[in-house]
Amino acid sequence: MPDKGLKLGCIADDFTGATDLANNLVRAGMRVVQMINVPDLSIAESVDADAVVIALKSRTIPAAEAVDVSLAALAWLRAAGAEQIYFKYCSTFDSTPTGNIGPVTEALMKSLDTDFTIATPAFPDNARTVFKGHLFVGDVLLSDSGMRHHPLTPMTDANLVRILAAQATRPVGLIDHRVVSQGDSAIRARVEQLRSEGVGIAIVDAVSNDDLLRLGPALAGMPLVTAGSGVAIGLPANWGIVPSRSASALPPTTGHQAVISGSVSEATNGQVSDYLRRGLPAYSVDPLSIGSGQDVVGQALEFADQHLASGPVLVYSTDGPEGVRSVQGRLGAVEAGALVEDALGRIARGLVDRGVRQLIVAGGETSGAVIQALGVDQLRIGEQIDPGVPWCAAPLAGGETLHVALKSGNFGTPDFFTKAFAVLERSNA
Ligand SMILES: Nc1ncnc2c1ncn2[C@@H]1O[C@H](COP(=O)(O)OP(=O)(O)OP(=O)(O)O)[C@@H](O)[C@H]1O
Ligand SMILES: O=C(O)[C@@H](O)C(=O)CO
Repeated sequence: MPDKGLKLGCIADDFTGATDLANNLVRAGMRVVQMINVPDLSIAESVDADAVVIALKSRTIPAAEAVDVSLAALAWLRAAGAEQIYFKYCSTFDSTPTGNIGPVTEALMKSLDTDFTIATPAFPDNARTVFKGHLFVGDVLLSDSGMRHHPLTPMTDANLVRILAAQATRPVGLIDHRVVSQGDSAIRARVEQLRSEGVGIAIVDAVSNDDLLRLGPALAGMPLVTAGSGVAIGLPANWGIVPSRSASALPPTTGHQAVISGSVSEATNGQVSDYLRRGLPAYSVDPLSIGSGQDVVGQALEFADQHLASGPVLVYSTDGPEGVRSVQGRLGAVEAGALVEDALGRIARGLVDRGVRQLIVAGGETSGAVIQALGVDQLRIGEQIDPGVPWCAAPLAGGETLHVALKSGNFGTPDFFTKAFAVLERSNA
């Protein structure tokens, strides 16, 4: 029987990524608490969970700021007694040549006084696989995927060793599939070899969940693990924890349904199109109208007022690469992102004030903005809708519950927005 103390302390660089990681840990049987931003130190000792995931919004901020906030999260997790630290980034390794994955990893290593860690965004359940150090998204290299058009972190190279080496000061090596396929002791031996050669961070190949389950035991006792959410499936067993369905039960649902989409990813574009094809009510947020000072928030809420009583309402700024490029050319990429995030955050607040209690948010940065605008500080993880996206429960003032699903841009099937509400309804039954 595993003891009650905190085992895994996780730092996630965005909010959808945090729920993705928490989802995999819950499905592997861990009792997980997800915190939004670094909580007050005074509650660190009273936390009762196997894992805590601290959700940051540090993926695209300047590297020095990402390091500071990640170190603050680390300090909290150590005060809470975490035995192992997990730094979670995107399964598409979203970052720029100046960071933030490398600088944050090295700052955590220094603070934990460790000279070695691994790095792998592999998440086979969502078709992210790593082979010979190269990241594939579905059947294509990362650099040929929609990620090459990402508005903030365009990924134009698929060689993870090269990408990480550009961001880190320590040498970066590779634990390739031949080693991983031999299991625990071969992986440990390769770690020792790389270490003796002065390598500080090793990219790890993984093309299947079996690879990740073989990797898990080799990571027992490693002070710091850095990865997408996939590696999480192999860690709980290191503490004798086994899968259990009761870990994901949520309170019954109430209230109206809405979807807010600020994601501009390929998958989200498909999901918005699917929703529109069904003829369901949708309000399109135009970034240029926000930029010119129009009351877009008020107009979106007026539209919602007319439709909420009869079913879900979608509010979206989602657009294809050309539309996004054109907006960015007029407003600036960072400025456009900030304007849209602020508007969608205020719309979310207005929707909840109007009785929305089941809310889907699409996009990592967008989810960060919405969750912060709603003042949510903790999430409980419920049933999985699609790999990487669970329903969550957030306590609202007055004892009510908001059911919220934070969908990463590239996750989910085309019918995600309608399917998600059906999953929630089923879980009520
Ligand atoms: N029409 C638009 N034009 C320009 N920028 C937009 C538009 N719509 C949304 N944005 C901005 O683009 C960014 C999208 O990032 P977000 O992380 O929310 O989604 P994503 O990148 O598609 O998904 P993820 O990061 O989860 O993979 C946000 O800053 C958002 O405000
Ligand atoms: O790993 C992923 O792809 C997601 O959890 C994510 O981080 C999206 O922002």
